Amino acid sequence: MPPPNPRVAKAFRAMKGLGISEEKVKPVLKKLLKLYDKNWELIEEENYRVLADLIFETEEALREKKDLENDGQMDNEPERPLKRLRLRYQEGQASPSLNTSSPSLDGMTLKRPKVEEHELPESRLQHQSQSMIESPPKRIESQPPSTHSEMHPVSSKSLVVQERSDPSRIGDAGRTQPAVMRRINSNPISSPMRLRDRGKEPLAPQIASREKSSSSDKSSHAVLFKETTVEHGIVLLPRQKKMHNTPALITPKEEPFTDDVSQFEVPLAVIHPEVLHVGHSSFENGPRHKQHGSEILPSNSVNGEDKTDGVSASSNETRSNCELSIIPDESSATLEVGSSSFGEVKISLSCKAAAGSPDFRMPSLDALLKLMEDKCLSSYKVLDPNFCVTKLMSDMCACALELGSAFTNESQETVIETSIDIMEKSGVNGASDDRGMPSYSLNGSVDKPCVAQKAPPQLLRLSAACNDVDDHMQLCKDIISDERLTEQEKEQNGLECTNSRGLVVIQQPRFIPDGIRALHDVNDIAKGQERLTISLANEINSECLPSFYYIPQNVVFQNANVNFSLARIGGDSCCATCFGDCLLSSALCACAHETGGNFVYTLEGLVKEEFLDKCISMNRDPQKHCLSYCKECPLERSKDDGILEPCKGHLVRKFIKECWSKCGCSKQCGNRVVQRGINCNLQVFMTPEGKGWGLRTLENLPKGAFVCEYVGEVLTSAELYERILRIPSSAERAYPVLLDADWGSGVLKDEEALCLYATYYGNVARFVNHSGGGNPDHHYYHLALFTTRKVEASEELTWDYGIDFDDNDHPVKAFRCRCGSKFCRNIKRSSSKYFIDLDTGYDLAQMKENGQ
Ligand SMILES: C[S@@+](CC[C@H](N)C(=O)[O-])C[C@H]1O[C@@H](n2cnc3c(N)ncnc32)[C@H](O)[C@@H]1O
Repeated sequence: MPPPNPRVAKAFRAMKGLGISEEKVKPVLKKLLKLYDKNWELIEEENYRVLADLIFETEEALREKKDLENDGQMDNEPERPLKRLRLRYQEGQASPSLNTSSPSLDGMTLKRPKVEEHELPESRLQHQSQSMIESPPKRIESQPPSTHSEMHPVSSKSLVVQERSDPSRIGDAGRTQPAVMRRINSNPISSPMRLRDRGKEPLAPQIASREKSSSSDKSSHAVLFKETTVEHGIVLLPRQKKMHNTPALITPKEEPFTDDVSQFEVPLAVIHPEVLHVGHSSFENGPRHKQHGSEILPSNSVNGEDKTDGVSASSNETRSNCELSIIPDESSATLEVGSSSFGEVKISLSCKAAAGSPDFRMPSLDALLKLMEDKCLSSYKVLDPNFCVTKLMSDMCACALELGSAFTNESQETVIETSIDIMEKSGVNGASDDRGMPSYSLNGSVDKPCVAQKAPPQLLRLSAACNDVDDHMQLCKDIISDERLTEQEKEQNGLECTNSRGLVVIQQPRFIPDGIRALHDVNDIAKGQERLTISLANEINSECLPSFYYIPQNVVFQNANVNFSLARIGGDSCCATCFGDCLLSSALCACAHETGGNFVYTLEGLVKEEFLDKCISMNRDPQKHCLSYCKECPLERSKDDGILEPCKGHLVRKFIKECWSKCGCSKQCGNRVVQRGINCNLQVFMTPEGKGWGLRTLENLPKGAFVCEYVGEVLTSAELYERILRIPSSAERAYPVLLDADWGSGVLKDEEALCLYATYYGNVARFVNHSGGGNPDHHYYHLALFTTRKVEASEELTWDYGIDFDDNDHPVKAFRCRCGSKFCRNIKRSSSKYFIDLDTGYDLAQMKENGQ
């Protein structure tokens, strides 16, 4: 027997959810297929609404016919040319989309005009189309979608979820589900205010003079920049590339991570711990629901009332059926959630605002989704760049299912489905994470129980910052084809929603913004995301690790313009002909040209001494080396105080270009070090000197050994300023590092002036304490820390933040340096205003020498 057509099976399943047997579905489906020339899309639209309608109508027609026969009064209704309906749809004049007054799939409100047996009840369908025109969903403004960089004030409508009380509406399959009363506060986070809006004195990241920032410390550790154009393991390129013929080389880093690293679990969305605190998030006060390591974002309460508890909330409403409605304040729309005894959940949205508008035409589903996504992405700072409406609906289904399951305590396997055909298969009790929504915070590890809880997090939307869809598609393709992904992961990547802009949603953890809950496993604070475990030790006091999300690779925050395009990188920028291990090859590949015709790494994977010494020297005495000056420094511009001070200069960095995915060489190629990730045993420990947590090595490290990449959120400097103003406490342990390698090149746009911020999202590098002391087109690259001398096991690893301890202009946070170095620049000061030097803080990683 041939396997059943999956579309047929799906249709059967959908109808089964309504209590309609296959037997009844079959003939009607056949008719519809014939009518629609096997155009399944028309049938599948709105979760098979046409099919359901027809079945009901056919049934009713049969019943009526029977009645009439019994009465001997057969009507002579004219035949209805149903093909007209299809043609109308095809012409795009109207489509049988959902609307308030039109029936739901549950069939409860289906109208059943008379039809002759064997007739397709076109009148019904016509009515349906007509009713959509007469009583259409709220018309969506036809304004062009805003760009992601725009910040819009956000709507403050509260959506109230109410249940309807007519159990009969659920149709044959109707069954009482837990009644739930919820309110969804749709207040998103307000757009961050620009400094000029605040009327406050702007704060500027401190810029240490080069003399000041140079360390006189004779420590033998240094940092090198790993300039790459990689994001999430993918090579990123700036808009114009001049990679191959400049001394400051961008290193397009290949999917830069080790075979063991689950790189695609990097979050794309970031929860920020403050916004909820100030009450801007749409998730404010929202309880979270967690199941099997997966967390579901539930709808929220309003006015402090938590009505997400299915049982208690429902009792307030004493509703007995399984439909919920979300009614915005202005009563312009309703959202209905219906479920069946089979666990199917259907969500339908009806808008009334356009009712009566003579011009209204139902938009296509694609257009609708796209506009919605654009609106959300441009209005709310709470969404990830791959946000898509279908997923949102799927999440809603998951919530409904979860609440329902909690109520019924049934652990049946359940299918939930939205009216736009999102299928979500639940695990035990409903929602599960088996579709690639792992819990970021737990990850199966034993969490440290005493993690300090900070203010509740703010949800920030990150932007993929790609220039066009093609780029992103290319990126996604690359991700999916990555051979390090398991089949399941690939499937997940592929299965994750593609939003209407064609952007593939990459597997990502789901964050719950009701408090930082990044609990840390004392045995591995990286929770398996690095090749080696990174343990935690506190032999000094009972302080807990600050809450943050461990991420092994950078994430990009909304406006940061991290352009990437694999497609744009031509053969001249990568060595497609190289093979095996480039270090062993007699012919130098293009990547080596980037570093002056030599590879930077030794066969042992260490940075060559010569290169290292140059870096150390540059960092110690930048004035002697090359500084570049912006015509208009983004840092000054960020101050937004109307006074544009001259640029204080930026160090022209030395870069390493590693081989990457466009290279023909092996992943084991010796010119791939940083991309393999942490390779030495590190430990986060409580420092005895009162510096808080620090990072130490648990093994001896030779000079030039790669320690770790500095990972955090990629922010624009403007965003960084805003955060500092918005969240003063964030400066307490601020971790901003400026990616200013090319800032000296003319006038950089705001979105191109980037920095790394590891306070909320970061890796081990965020614990590296301070001690002692390109290419103009590239404004995004990776930052890597290497040892500048031999380091003994148990030694703390430090770097020079480049703090200008003399600069008291920064009311950000003061700390008294306890590095203990006799060369400490802060040695005579009991307290200096402190801010990690954005200008130089990242170019010098001086690992502290013992005893200094
Ligand atoms: C990048 S974080 C380093 C990790 C930090 N120690 C922690 O516990 O999270 C920077 C913060 O560490 C502390 N810190 C770093 N280096 C220090 C030093 N040499 N002396 C005193 N405090 C230091 C300061 O509070 C600073 O704001």
